[in-house]
Amino acid sequence: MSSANYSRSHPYPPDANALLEATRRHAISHPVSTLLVTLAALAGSYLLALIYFPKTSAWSNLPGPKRHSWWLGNRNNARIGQGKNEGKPRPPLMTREGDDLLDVPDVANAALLEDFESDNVILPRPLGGELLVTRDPAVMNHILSDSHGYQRSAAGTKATKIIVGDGIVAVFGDEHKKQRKMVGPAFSVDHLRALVPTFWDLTNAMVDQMEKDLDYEAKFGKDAKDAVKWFGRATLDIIGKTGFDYDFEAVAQGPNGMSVRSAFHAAMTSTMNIGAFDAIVGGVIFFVVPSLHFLPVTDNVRKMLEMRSELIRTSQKIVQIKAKQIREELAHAGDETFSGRKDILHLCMRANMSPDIKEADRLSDETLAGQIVTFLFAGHETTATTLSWCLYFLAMNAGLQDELRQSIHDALKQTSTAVDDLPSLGWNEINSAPFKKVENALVETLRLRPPVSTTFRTAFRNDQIPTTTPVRTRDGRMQSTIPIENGAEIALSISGNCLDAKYFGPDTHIYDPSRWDNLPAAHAQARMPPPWGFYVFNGGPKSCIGNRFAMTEMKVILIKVLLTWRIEPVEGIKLKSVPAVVQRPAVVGREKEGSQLPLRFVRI
Ligand code: HEM
Repeated sequence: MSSANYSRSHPYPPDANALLEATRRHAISHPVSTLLVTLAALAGSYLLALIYFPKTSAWSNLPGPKRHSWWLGNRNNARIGQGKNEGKPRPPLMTREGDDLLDVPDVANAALLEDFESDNVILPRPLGGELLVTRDPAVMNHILSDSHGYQRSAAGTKATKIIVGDGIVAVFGDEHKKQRKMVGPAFSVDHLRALVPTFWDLTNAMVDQMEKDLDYEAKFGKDAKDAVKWFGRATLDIIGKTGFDYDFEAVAQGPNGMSVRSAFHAAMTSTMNIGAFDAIVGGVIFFVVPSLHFLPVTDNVRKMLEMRSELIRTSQKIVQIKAKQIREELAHAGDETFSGRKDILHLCMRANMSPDIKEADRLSDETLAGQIVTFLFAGHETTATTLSWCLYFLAMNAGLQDELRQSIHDALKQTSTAVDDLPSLGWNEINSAPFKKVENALVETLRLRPPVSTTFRTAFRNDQIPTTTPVRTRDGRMQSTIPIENGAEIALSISGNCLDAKYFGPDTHIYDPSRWDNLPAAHAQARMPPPWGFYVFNGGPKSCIGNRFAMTEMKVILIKVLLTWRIEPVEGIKLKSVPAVVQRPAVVGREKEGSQLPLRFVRI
């Protein structure tokens, strides 16, 4: 076609009416492609508007790093300074044990807060989002005390249900209040007191079995044992027995316990080694189209699915056994339906069946079964990893270990207890002043290795949150509240708070249990969650219901272990802390083997 012909049939500038007419004809003859093109054009325009004309944020004047891109936000890297240290490599934050604390999960946030010399910082997030990162006790208390106004995001709730079950930990607001009312009485001191003999029995069983375990010696030399493996087995047996009157027999390597432990171990190893492709496949299977379970999945995602099925299978088995027990007791025991059983599930069921409970407040069988998965997860992995880290710190600090062991001998004298009669130590003695050093060793471990190092919340209302001290804005003014818009995302940095020298004294990166006897005055003034005064168990109505259970159980195990063995490090290996639901120890270079913490247990 000649250029003259072309310009006759396609006049320039184009005739607007002719163009409209041509578009209309095309739309009628190709409705689907027209619809798709229109939607793409609208989405593109919306995206461009978001990128080039962003909504002014209520947080724009608060301190925080620059946005590098609308797509990616800011890469918060603990090793590169921001704020006052912008662009400079941060020097390693070496602990006395020779680890760089900057490798520990959530310490990037602690470093960010330090760099901006502020307890509240706004972090640009991908796709134009923003995150308030806080370690400020006033802000954290405000958020944690309001379980209606601040909840987990929809995606966070889904992830929680998948991993730790559809129990109390997954719900907020009125539903949470209802469930906490049922579960709460089982965690009263009176009931917990009755569980201590079981803690001792199962700890003694663990020590007997551990003594015979020589598996690790080939790999790590004489007396080497894996703390994670043995504490994981013992705490699973303890939560099984005290939680549901169920014998996992994980310490004795019975089939029930071993299948749960190996499902946990495989799934957590996968979580520790998760790659981008696993994340996409897992995201689709778990969050987008769960019914696609039959499709081929990656190895890591398959192990997560297997763990979930194993936990559901186990909780259903436990509920069936419990329901049978209760039916038999009702048939044979008249009014006394519980035959003196004191496990947590029994007490929840009893509270649930009480005539004082309104029908609308009663929990369904499904909700009760959901609590089992929650207790299995929350109640054993947290304590097992804390005990493992605690022994690691004590192995690396032989002087502190000797002092602690001596303090236990002194406490036994003060409570008139013989070394070979430890089980006579009950709740009152274990939680009394003579054993304060044991408690200090554990809370100091939790401060440096909190199993949950960040808690995320989303605002479900507009708010103004008062800060502990005024925040210096970008334009140099002082502001004493933080504005919150409905939908705002907030990260409560537990590690950031635990590493704050204002509240925990100097050298917060150093393991020093004695700091707990000598905290700065600001610690008490900040009113952090009682009784220990840190956020490791969170705070407010959704704080960890098992905190006193956990501390007493861990004290029992630590006392017994320290009186049985001297703990020494395995030379030539390096440990790191990896996030996989909770912070887990792993051996550098052996991450594919999963969480483990080899130590030498030398018989005293
Ligand atoms: C070192 C030990 C432990 C630590 C550090 C710990 C920490 C926590 C944290 C941070 C939460 C709040 C989670 C959130 O809302 O995002 C929580 C909740 C919870 N924990 Fe623990 N936990 C420990 C041991 C235990 C034990 C031994 C049990 C049970 C026997 C337990 C049962 C629970 C339950 C049921 C909740 C949900 C409470 C609610 O939502 O009302 N935890 N825990």
